[in-house]
Amino acid sequence: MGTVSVANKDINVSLAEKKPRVVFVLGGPGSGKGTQCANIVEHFHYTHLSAGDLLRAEIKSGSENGTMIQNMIKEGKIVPSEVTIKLLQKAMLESDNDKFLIDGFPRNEENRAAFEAVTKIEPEFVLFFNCPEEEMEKRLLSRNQGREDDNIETIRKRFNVFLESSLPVIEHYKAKEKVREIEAAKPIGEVFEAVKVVFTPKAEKVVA
Ligand SMILES: Nc1ncnc2c1ncn2[C@@H]1O[C@H](COP(=O)(O)OP(=O)(O)O)[C@@H](O)[C@H]1O
Ligand SMILES: Nc1ccn([C@@H]2O[C@H](COP(=O)(O)OP(=O)(O)O)[C@@H](O)[C@H]2O)c(=O)n1
Ligand SMILES: [Mg+2]
Repeated sequence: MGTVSVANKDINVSLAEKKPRVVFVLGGPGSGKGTQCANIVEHFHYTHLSAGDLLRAEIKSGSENGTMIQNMIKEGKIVPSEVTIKLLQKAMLESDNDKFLIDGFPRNEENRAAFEAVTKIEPEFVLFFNCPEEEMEKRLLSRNQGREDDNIETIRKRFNVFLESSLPVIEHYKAKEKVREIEAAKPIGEVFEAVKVVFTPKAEKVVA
């Protein structure tokens, strides 16, 4: 159960039985997805799955896909869905939790359509951190996590990929009224106040 060796079909059967509740967390590079996910985990007991973190762990593990993933990340390109979806499925199956924040996925239409087709999971909603490029650039250049893609050349490529490939995914979910948009160019605490409103059940919001 939940091991890497089980066939794909079995992974999907087990995942369907688990009926995970999923929130997609989207926004440009440096918009604060990871930072706010950490706050959400603490307050609302979700499990945080960052697609980028899972891909970076895959490189470190010495997997056969490692070199390909590393090259794609350095160029700011989006890794083929098959690879990322397998990592997300495995992480959801191995977790005891049934509530997940999927951060940085789906990043293009291929990601979105493949995840839907393979897992049959529809997100409860999509949390979208809207932030001006100028602010995101400033944050990424001072992130200091030693990431190979936090240099100005790759950052520009990531911004282009975001505009061309990721914004259409957000538009897709807007048309389904699933997007909860947050103004992200504010201090971390203020952004989290807006996030809390989204995650607090409606009945609790009317407490005087
Ligand atoms: N609201 C904010 N104001 C200022 N800096 C922020 C804010 N949110 C995050 N940061 C910082 O900006 C950088 C990018 O944040 P991160 O959460 O990693 O973004 P993302 O996952 O969307 O790329 C980090 O160094 C983080 O500490
Ligand atoms: N769904 C995804 C998510 C990330 N990635 C790759 O991983 C890189 C870093 O993603 P990330 O989510 O950690 O980056 P941030 O938005 O947090 O800065 C992306 O630029 C892509 O190269 C991907 O290929 N597919
Ligand atoms: Mg991140």
